Amino acid sequence: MAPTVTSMEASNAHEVPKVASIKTLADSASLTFVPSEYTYIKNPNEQGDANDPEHSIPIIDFALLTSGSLDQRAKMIQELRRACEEWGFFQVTNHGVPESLMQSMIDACHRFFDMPEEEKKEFQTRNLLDPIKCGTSFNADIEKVHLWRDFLKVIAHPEFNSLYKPAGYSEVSLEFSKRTRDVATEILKGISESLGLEADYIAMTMNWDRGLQILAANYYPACPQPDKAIGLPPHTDHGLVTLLIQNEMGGLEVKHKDQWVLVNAAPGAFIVNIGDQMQILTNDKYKSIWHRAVVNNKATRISIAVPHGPSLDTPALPIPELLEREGQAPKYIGMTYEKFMELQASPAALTKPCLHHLRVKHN
Ligand SMILES: O=C(O)CCC(=O)C(=O)O
Ligand SMILES: [Fe+2]
Repeated sequence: MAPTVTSMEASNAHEVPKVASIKTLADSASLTFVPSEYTYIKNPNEQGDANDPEHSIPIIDFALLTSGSLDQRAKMIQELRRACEEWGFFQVTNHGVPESLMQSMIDACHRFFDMPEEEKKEFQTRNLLDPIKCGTSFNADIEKVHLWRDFLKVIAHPEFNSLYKPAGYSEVSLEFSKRTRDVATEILKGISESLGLEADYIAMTMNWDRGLQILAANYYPACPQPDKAIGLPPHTDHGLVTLLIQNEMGGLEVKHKDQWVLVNAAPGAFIVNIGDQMQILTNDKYKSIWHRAVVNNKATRISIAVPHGPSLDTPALPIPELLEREGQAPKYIGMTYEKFMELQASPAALTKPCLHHLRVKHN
């Protein structure tokens, strides 16, 4: 499919958020402290040790999963099950996506964030599912504390969208989104099998062929007081699986056994996590794990999270075969993925995690 390169110059119907980008704020030479609107104090009593092997996310060897012997695949499926049950996070190595492509994607996003604010304005919008959307923080209109990040979100599937600037973004994002989606498709098959289902079960029930894929780039500039700000506060991802890459600066932390553990991924690996739709499908067997992004005072960190979900009109429901096998009642009611995403972006999500709104209430 030929890329649709969109300019939103023509539509000025959307209002532009009032909060300045974090890049503008961080670039102001005089900034030596975190302004009060950005002050976020983390709980200091929950730090895990990323160098402790107990606290290192599992590794899934993609080559063994997809082209190894039957024995090797069976072993990797077991590893995948353990990773999904115990961590909800894992890293995928040997996936065949060239490291140079990942680096080019990060560079292209960096060039986007480096463009003058005037040039980025045309991509600012408040509408959740606009195909291209850039901005700052999370929901600057309703949140109490602003985040130390800017973002660029581009929907790459079921329709590929792209930007006509910066130069090269469109081509590299087309290749990156395709290759990443291929890896996600294989991971989904592996997860299906790890649940004792046919490999294509989840893809079929979730209408994966029309499924949503978003290229969500995060820009976290160096922060003068990293302990007083947050890049992204604790949250879970809305989709089925998210694949993430980052530049050389770490900062992703996952909640594991009540501790925040810094993710140390192998260079070139994808960091993968389970999202809310998967937690619903598996009736809580595979949980979408809380994670956050912390900031540093040394250099800009860029991450590209690529959530993959069902098609927007598909409601996820606990899988009947699993319920029967485990003798369980469904814990969730159905809601289309689109409605779920709207809920996640609404004030309701500030008071209660999104999944709680879908929990079946037992009297
Ligand atoms: O920057 C990171 O490492 C985390 C990004 C993330 O969790 C997200 O975009 O949902
Ligand atoms: Fe996330």
